[in-house]
Amino acid sequence: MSNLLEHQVEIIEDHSKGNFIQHIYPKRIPVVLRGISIGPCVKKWTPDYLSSVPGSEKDVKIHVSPSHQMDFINKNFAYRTLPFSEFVKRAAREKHEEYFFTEDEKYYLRALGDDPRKDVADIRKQFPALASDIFIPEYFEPEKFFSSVFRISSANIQLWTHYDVMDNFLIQVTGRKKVILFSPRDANYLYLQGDKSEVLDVDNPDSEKFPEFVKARRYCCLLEPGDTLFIPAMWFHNVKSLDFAISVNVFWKHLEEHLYDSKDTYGNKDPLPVGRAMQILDRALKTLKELPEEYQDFYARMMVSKIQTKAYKS
Ligand SMILES: O=C(O)CCC(=O)C(=O)O
Ligand SMILES: [Fe+2]
Repeated sequence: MSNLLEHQVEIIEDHSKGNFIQHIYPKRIPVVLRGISIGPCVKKWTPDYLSSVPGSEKDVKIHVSPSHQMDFINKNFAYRTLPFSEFVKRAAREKHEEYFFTEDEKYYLRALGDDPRKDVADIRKQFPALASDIFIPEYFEPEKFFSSVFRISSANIQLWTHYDVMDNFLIQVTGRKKVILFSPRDANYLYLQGDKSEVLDVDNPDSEKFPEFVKARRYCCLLEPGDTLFIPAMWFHNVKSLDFAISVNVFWKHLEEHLYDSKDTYGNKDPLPVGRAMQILDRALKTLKELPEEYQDFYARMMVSKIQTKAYKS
């Protein structure tokens, strides 16, 4: 059975900065901004063009997967390195003469910083010859900018459901993507392992293994070239490219600077107070273990109820 509740993500035709800031952003719900001028990239970024621009001989680290559904639990994909130009050519084709595993393997690039442990991805730094082709909506203060990430994928590859901790514009440049989102409030139904959901097949979930999943409300949209999807921080997203697809996503900081982990280069490390709160919770749980199980159970329920009353937003 698929999810009981399904919503279409609203498509906003009045994509002006004023409307976004005043009426859309404060709601913190995903929307598709349609009709923004995102620049010449929509027409210009063909596989031939991308694989011939200066700098395209540079190596990139990519995910390679024989399956159309990447599985982080059973690791059915591998990291490999190819020159950007060769990667683009392969990702644009469905069958390959040269391949790592199978002739119809799929490719996925999530661009990284020059030194991924220290630097964030920034299309202006890693792909300077391409950066001026894309106009990033200036709907947030420039000092709040965190990263801009090139994402290039083969047709028919699906990335697992996950959340990020920054606000995000996912700009669709070429090809189409189907995006399914879930609210942070439905996190309990998503069978999380850290920032990722164990439910890989969101269209056909295994109802014996994941009985609660149907309770999560599914928000859907189909991104077309030129669309920009606003993904608020902590909203889960599952992205499937229907065609060879090029996107750029821009993360920016919604919270005050000091709340973010300064070692986070991906935009997916929980804000610093979360780490501290989790440590305290672990200590509280360990302390409860001084009691017999029956008491642990009773007092744990009291603690859950206290968390619900004091910390849940109504
Ligand atoms: O478009 C994709 O492939 C994934 C996008 C994503 O995860 C993001 O923008 O945070
Ligand atoms: Fe993401």
